[in-house]
Amino acid sequence: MASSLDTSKVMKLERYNSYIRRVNSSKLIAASSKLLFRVTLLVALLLIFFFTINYHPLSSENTSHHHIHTTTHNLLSSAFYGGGAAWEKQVRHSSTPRRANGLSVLVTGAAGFVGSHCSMALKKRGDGVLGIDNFNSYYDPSLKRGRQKLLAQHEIFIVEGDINDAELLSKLFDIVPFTHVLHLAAQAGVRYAMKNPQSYIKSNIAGFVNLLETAKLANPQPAIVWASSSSVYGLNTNVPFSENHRTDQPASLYAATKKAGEEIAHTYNHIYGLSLTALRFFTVYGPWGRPDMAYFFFTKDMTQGKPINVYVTQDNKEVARDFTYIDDVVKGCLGALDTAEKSTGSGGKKKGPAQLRVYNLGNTSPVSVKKLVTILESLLNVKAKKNVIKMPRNGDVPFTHANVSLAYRDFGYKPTTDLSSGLRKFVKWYLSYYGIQSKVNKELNSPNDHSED
Ligand SMILES: O=C(O)[C@H]1O[C@H](OP(=O)(O)OP(=O)(O)OC[C@H]2O[C@@H](n3ccc(=O)[nH]c3=O)[C@H](O)[C@@H]2O)[C@H](O)[C@@H](O)[C@H]1O
Repeated sequence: MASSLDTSKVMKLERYNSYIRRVNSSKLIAASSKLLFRVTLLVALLLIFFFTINYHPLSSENTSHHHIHTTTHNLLSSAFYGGGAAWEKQVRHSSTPRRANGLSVLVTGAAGFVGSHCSMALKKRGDGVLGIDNFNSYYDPSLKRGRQKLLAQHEIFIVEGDINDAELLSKLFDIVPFTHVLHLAAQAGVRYAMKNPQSYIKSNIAGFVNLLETAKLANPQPAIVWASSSSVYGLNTNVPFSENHRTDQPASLYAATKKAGEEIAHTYNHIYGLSLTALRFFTVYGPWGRPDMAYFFFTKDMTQGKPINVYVTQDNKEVARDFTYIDDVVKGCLGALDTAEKSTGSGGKKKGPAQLRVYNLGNTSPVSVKKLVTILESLLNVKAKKNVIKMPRNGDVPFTHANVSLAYRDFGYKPTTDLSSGLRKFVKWYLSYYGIQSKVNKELNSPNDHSED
């Protein structure tokens, strides 16, 4: 009896245990399917989010959108980037020449100062122009957006992207057989190099190499004209600066990266047969200029009644620059493009020697910073609050002065704008662009001034 009672107890206990196990396992299944559902939902939402923000805008004017775009683009592979039939159509349309034997030019840094002016000039004469720009915030990106808007009115499309993005660059070369590249994208500014040295390495060295790597593989290989700088002359005291003078004493990291660019250009020319022309720009100024440059922020500070620092050398001598007006520099860039010979390589292999050139694009008549301020005082009709201080040891050189006979000989480069006339055009643009009503000198609107800027 006792044993049959035990047996029934054991059976009951087993049934109960099995019931508990069933309940537990169905609870477990329910819990895990909930978890699985939530994870799937989260992944789907993340994918939708990344896809949406990485979809290339066709005509983006929206800066905040762009900010997210560039940030996430760095995190993700370029597979998401650009693309789409409408986007490709714009790329093709913008880069197709409208005249016989017109050039098809990829302009890097097209939303920049020199880039936007050159893009317009090329387009106006019937060449195809495609821009690329990362719209970084080194200076007010809304000015870059303003230039982009102007270019869009002339049917020039700017691809938003970085020259370090190899996949994007090769995609552009797959779509368009560019005849030329005008490479102006760079980290500019002499003094900022002490604050953010890495940005110079990233843009001026890594970015340039990335562009050359793409160009060497392209078929046809384009001819490349690119922006070097007067700063490569560094501490050279031999004046005026000629292309054969020494350039091995850079005074700033900016100068060193531009000099490195010239050496890198030599290598790619030598190994791959790329046609390469470096243009050493001398303190370029004018309408739509760069707000980080002295003439620009002096104008801003003077109109706001703020003091400005005017540098002198350590031995109290005046600091001077060969200030060069933008229209003259644009003519130089177009002259260099027009006389650039074809690259000789294909598919990454050199087929013969190719052109390698370096030119100064300056104004040939240096003006002191003190004089620059006097001209601005007269144009703005205000007295500057000047702090005359010794030039900080931050990469500046005491003077620059270009000899441009080589550029004149090879493509007729002849600067025609003196600093007063050029600054008049700049100030006129500045006051109108920023909507400043001022007690400005009537002379600004002199009848001789037919500037379109
Ligand atoms: O030719 C170049 O290769 C370079 O030109 C430009 O550099 P720079 O010639 O140094 O121009 P910019 O800064 O306008 O200073 C002008 C003058 O004002 C003096 N200066 C400057 C600041 C200040 O507060 N006070 C002052 O006196 C200063 O000492 C200098 O004498 C480009 O920025 C650079 O990207 C590069 O392209």
